[in-house]
Amino acid sequence: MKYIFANLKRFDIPKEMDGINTLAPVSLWGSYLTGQIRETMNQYSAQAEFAVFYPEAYLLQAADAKAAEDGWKVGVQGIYREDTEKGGNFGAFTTNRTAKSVKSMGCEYVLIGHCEERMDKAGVLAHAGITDSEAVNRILNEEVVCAVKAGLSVLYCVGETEAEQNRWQDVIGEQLDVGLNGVDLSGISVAYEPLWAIGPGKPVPDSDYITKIASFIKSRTDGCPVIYGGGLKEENARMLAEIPCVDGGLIGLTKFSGDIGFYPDGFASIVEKYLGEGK
Ligand SMILES: O=C(CO)COP(=O)(O)O
Repeated sequence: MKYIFANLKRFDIPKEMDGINTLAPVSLWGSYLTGQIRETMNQYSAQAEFAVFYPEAYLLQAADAKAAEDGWKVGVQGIYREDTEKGGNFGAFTTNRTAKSVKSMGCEYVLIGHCEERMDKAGVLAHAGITDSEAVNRILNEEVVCAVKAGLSVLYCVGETEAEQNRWQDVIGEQLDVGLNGVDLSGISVAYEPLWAIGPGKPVPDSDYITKIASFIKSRTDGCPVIYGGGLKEENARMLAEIPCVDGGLIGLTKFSGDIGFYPDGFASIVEKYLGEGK
């Protein structure tokens, strides 16, 4: 069984607001996109587990557009490190979304520790003149604990920057050891996303490089599924799918040049190639 994930980032922001959304008005974007990709996910549901990570504003639309018989899962892009508790906090979480809040909206998966989330947390610390990757990983660990407690499956992201390539074991080792400390790993998958491979115009690591890191991740996590993300596209989907210790792919953009974006037909082509139907 493979895993295919899509991270829709903030691909909803309209072009006139400097984003890349040309697909649908914001008020309909979540329903429209879901309607356009659910066929593909249902078609391949015997070969792969699918989840789509939406911005919070679209979770209800996505859950609504998902039919009862659909096997794919609605995911959210991140959660807060605390939650409501009986006799404790009843929901005083202004600005933050908790694991239980998204679970109650029909969400089943959460992406934790995406490099864009890591950069945000590191940026807050930097305001205080602090560089502390371990603190970032400790906060992410609190989020993972909340997710597991609320019954969400977790896709936990790790990866090194270009500058960290020569000490990738330390960087990814800390991300795994601290971020997943004390967590029951049965509901956890790990996404390996080298930061230098994400987005348009970036090189994608070859199969040996990914094998080296994916094997390290598996050995450090008792064999959690490892998902590759960063520049996954139609042209390299077969190569990436054939790496034995990689269990799936995480898709961001589907078109990396010209009118870049996430397009339903591009998603279908990547899935088809990845799962071996369109060799
Ligand atoms: O960050 C990613 C998915 O979370 C990868 O993005 P791209 O596929 O656009 O490189």
